[in-house]
Amino acid sequence: MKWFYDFYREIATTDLAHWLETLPAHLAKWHKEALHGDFKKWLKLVEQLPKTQPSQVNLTDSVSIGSANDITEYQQKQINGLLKQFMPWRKGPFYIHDIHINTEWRSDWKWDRVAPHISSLANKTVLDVGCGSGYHMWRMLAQKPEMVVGIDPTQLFLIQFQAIKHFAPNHPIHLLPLGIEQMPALRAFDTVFSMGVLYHRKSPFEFLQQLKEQLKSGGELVLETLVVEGDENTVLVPGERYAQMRNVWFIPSVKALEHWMSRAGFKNIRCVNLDETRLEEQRATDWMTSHSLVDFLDKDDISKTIEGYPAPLRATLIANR
Ligand SMILES: Nc1ncnc2c1ncn2[C@@H]1O[C@H](C[S@+](CC[C@H]([NH3+])C(=O)[O-])CC(=O)[O-])[C@@H](O)[C@H]1O
Repeated sequence: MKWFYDFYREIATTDLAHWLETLPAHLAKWHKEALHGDFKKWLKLVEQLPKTQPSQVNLTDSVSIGSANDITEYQQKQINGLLKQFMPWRKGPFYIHDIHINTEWRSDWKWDRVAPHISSLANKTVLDVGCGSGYHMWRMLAQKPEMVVGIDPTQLFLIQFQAIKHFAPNHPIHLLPLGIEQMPALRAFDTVFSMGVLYHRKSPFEFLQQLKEQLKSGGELVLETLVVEGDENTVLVPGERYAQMRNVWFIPSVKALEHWMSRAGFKNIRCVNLDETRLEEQRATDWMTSHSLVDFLDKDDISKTIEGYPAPLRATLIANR
C-alpha cells in the first residue's frame, strides 16, 4: 500500500531503518486480512475525498486544516458526507475546511494537561503508542519534530487518520496498524507517548518494558493512564467491565505506578498531572451518537462507575530511560 511504501522510504536512512527487518512482513499480513472487511469500503471512500488546497494548517491550538473559503459549497457537503462515513469519530476534534468533526472526546483537553510538562519535541523522533485517530500526533507536529510515528491496531483509526492526512499530506506524520507487541526493540525514539493504553494491557510490566525498548538512552516516556487513589500497594483489577469497557486490566494508584516504572528501570519518574474525567470531556455528539461517559457512571452518584468502581481519574507520568 502506497502509505506504507512512503514510510519505508522515509525511514530507510534513519535510526528507524532496523524496523524494516520486520515491518514489511507485519504490514503485508495485516493488509491481507484488512482487505476482507469494512476496510476495503473505507479505503474507496478515502480515495473519493476531493483534492483541495488548504490556505492554512493550524496545529498549535487545534487541528485545523484549510477554511471554507478554499472550497466550493458542493465540495464542503461532499467532504462532510464522506467524513461522516467514518463514524464513530472518538478522538479529536478536527476542523477540515471549517467542517467541525465534533468527536466524542475532547482530546485537546488531554493535550493541554500533558503538553506543558514534556521536553520540546523540536527535531525529535517521536512514537505515539495507541495513537487512536492520531489527534495528539498532529498537536505534537506543531513543535516541529523530525518525525512522528503512531501505532494503533484499530482499522477505523487508520482510515480516520488517512482521511485527515489527505488534506495535509506533506507532513512527517505516519500511522501504522500495529500493536506494541509487534515492535522490535528499536531504541531509536527521543520521546515515546502512551496515553490511555496501559489499562488495556494484560501485562503492565511487559508493556512498560516494550515502551522502554523503543526509547534511546535518556529518552522520555510520557505515560497517561487511569489511576485510583491509594498507596504503593493499591491496584484495582476490575471485573468483566470498568465503565462498560471490557478490556480493562490494571488500574494502579500513582504511587504503585511509580513503583512499577522504577522496577521496569525508568529514572526520574514524576507525576505531572492528575485529573477526573468530566462529563463534558467524553460525550455523545453528531459524530459519535452512541453511549458515552454519562451512561457509564452511576446516575445517582457520578463519583462511581455503573459497576460501583471509582469514576475515571487519569494521571500523566513522565520518566526517562
Ligand atoms: N496492543 C496495542 N498496541 C498499541 N495500541 C493499542 C493496543 N491495544 C489497543 N491499542 C489502542 O489503544 C488505544 C486506546 S484509546 C487512547 C487513544 C489516545 N492515545 C488518547 O489518549 O486519546 C483509549 C481508550 O479507548 O480507552 C486505542 O486506539 C486502541 O486501538
